[in-house]
Amino acid sequence: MKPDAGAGSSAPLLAVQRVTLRYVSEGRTVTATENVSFDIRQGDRLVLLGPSGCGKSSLLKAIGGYLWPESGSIRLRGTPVRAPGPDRMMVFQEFDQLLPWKTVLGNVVFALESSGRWHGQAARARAAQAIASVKLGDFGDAYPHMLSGGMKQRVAIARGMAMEPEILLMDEPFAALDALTRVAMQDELLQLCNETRFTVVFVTHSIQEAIRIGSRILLLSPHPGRVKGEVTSDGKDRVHPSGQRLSEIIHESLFATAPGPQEAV
Ligand SMILES: Nc1ncnc2c1ncn2[C@@H]1O[C@H](COP(=O)(O)OP(=O)(O)OP(=O)(O)O)[C@@H](O)[C@H]1O
Repeated sequence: MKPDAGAGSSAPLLAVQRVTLRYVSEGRTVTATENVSFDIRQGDRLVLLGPSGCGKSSLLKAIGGYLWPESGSIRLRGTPVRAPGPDRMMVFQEFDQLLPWKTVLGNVVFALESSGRWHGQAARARAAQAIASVKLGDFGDAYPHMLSGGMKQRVAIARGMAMEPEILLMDEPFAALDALTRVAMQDELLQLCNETRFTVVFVTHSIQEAIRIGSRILLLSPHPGRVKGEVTSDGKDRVHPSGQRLSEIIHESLFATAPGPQEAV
């Protein structure tokens, strides 16, 4: 992560402007998002929150460069996103993101060497450091099938971070974990974010997870996804002066027909 990115400057790291995403297949058109706009700054933990089918994953794929907007634009440091790149690493929900024939260390080294930015001993040292940072320092020689689902997710996060992306894109990365592991992983991610100040876009449909993980929470309407509002979070489901908890404000906004909070509360 480049330390100067966005910090102290007025230009956003990522600018999503009036993005409409559509899928067309066999004569059928599905609108995933409509006119969605938001900015991301260095160090933001932006959560995309909304009901199933509102286009959260599609937005993440578009930021990743895997899906092109039908209209609108996505710019990273002012440059249009047109393809995937090592500046935007994705972590998915699935546990099978790792190469099964490579060790934990080998998986991370492979990604680093494939990027062409690190080789040999430099790649190995960097990979070992990233693996240690997700508390898997003793598992560098283990193969993916020897790890739990949570451990595999940690390797995927370590691999993503080791690549030093501008933004880490996380698509419900903890959804398939049991409740206790999920909370532990959320804590770990937050600790890593505090240590490294990396920028995250995190997709979830859990209000509680959004409040814990996000510094900003973008609220999307049901299908097709439009921005209903945005709230800020300090990690706690705090009570607002209105007497409502943040989770209640979010819930009402997501499911109300009226526009949600446009100002950060
Ligand atoms: N490859 C695809 N082809 C056609 N339609 C798709 C495709 N992927 C997604 N869609 C449709 O686009 C809409 C948004 O899907 P998307 O997966 O982005 O939503 P989501 O908010 O991430 O949902 P969930 O929380 O259930 O994962 C849905 O109506 C979905 O059916």
